[in-house]
Formats: sequence, C-alpha cells, structure tokens
Amino acid sequence: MSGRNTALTPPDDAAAPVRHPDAPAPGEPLGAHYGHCFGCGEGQPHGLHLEARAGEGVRVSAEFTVKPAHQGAPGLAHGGVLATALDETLGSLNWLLRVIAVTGRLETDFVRPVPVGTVLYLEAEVTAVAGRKIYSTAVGRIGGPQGPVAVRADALFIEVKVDHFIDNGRPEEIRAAMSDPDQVRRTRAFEVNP
Ligand SMILES: CCCCCCCC(=O)SCCNC(=O)CCNC(=O)[C@H](O)C(C)(C)COP(=O)(O)OP(=O)(O)OC[C@H]1O[C@@H](n2cnc3c(N)ncnc32)[C@H](O)[C@@H]1OP(=O)(O)O
Repeated sequence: MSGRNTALTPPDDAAAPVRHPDAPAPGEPLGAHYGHCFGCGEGQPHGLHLEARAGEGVRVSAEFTVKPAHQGAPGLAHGGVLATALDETLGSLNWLLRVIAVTGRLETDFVRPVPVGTVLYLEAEVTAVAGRKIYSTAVGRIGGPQGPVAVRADALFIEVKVDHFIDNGRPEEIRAAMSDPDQVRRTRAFEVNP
C-alpha cells in the first residue's frame, strides 16, 4: 500500500465527526443491522448477539456476553471473537453518521484475558473524519462498565457506495436482503454493512 496514507492517526486537516440529525437518541438501542450478521444478528446461533445503543455525540456503547462457542484457549474468549466485538461496535457508529462504510483497518490490543461467561462492556467513538476516511476508537471493559480495560482498538473505516455490497456480495443473500418487505431492515442491511 505504498504511496497511500493508511495511518490510523487523522491528518491535521481532519474534521470533527457530525452526528446525523436522524441518529437514534442517546440511550436508544440500535438493534441488529442485519439478521445474519455474525456480530449482532439474531439469526446466528453462535454469533455474538452484540447489543449496541446510541450514546452522546458520535458514540455508542454495547455489551457482548462471551459464550462457550466463543472460546480460543480453554475457558477463554478467542482473540478474533473479541476483535469482532470491537469491529461490530465500531461499525455501528456509521449508523449515527448515516454513512455507508466498511472496516479498512483495525488495530487491536488484547490487554487482559476474557473468560467465558464474562460480559464485555464496549464503548466506541468516531474521533475524526477526513474525506471518505472515518477514524474511530473503542475499548472493552470487564467486571462492569467502569471495570478494567480488557481490549481496545483503533480503526479506520472507509466510506463506500451501496454498490460495494451489491457488486461483491453473494447474489442469494443480496437478493434476499433487497426483497425484505421491511424498509428499515432493507436499508440498514446495506447502509451499514451486510
Ligand atoms: C453495525 C455495523 C457492523 C459492521 C460490521 C463491522 C464492519 C466490517 O467488518 S466491514 C467488513 C470488512 N471490511 C471489508 O470487507 C473491506 C474490504 N476492503 C475493501 O473493500 C476496499 O479495500 C476498501 C473499500 C476498504 C478501500 O478500497 P477503495 O475504496 O478502492 O479505497 P482507496 O480509494 O484505495 O483508498 C481510499 C483511502 O483509504 C485508505 N485505505 C484504503 N484501504 C485501507 C486500508 N485497508 N487500511 C488503511 N487505509 C486504507 C487509502 O490509503 C486512501 O487514503 P488516502 O486517499 O488518504 O491515501
């Protein structure tokens, strides 16, 4: 990727993020953006079933309970699953911006082991926007919303057109999502990330 700026630090001329006027009110649950999403969908038996809600500004909070299906080492959450929880929480910020964007880069720190049965309390915020690039950061705590940090991440999401999904997604899922009679579900499946 030489010649391109892939840094996770916003450039000096980056702008502050702007919460969309139609963004859900602080405290309002965001719900699943797509029923088959591994991060938040209700249609994934071993998925994370992550539940996010809007915060102030361009912030969200979320909880994810680590289940036996999420193990890496015996009794401990798999690091990739924890990265998914961070990615999903960060991705849900796009719904507050009303921007279609996908993860370009996700840098994760694993600070403490997370046992099965633990609730991971996640918080994420957009820190800056520069053109199509959305800079964001997240932490996950255990033992309570104010507990010690177990994981954290910095991310760069890149704004895309809806064609990103239509051109690249498998046709059967695209067709099914596009023909969903529920307009909100149809919109969110593509506006955020299928
Ligand atoms: C509720 C919501 C839940 C959401 C779930 C969580 C979200 C996800 O997991 S999304 C799924 C995972 N992500 C993907 O599949 C994305 C796959 N990648 C792609 O499709 C493309 O590489 C894409 C769209 C990211 C960028 O491609 P493209 O649009 O051609 O970008 P391009 O024009 O080359 O670059 C634009 C800018 O972004 C930067 N950029 C592009 N890719 C990256 C990257 N991987 N890392 C860092 N920066 C990048 C470029 O450097 C460039 O910046 P600058 O202009 O300052 O040099």
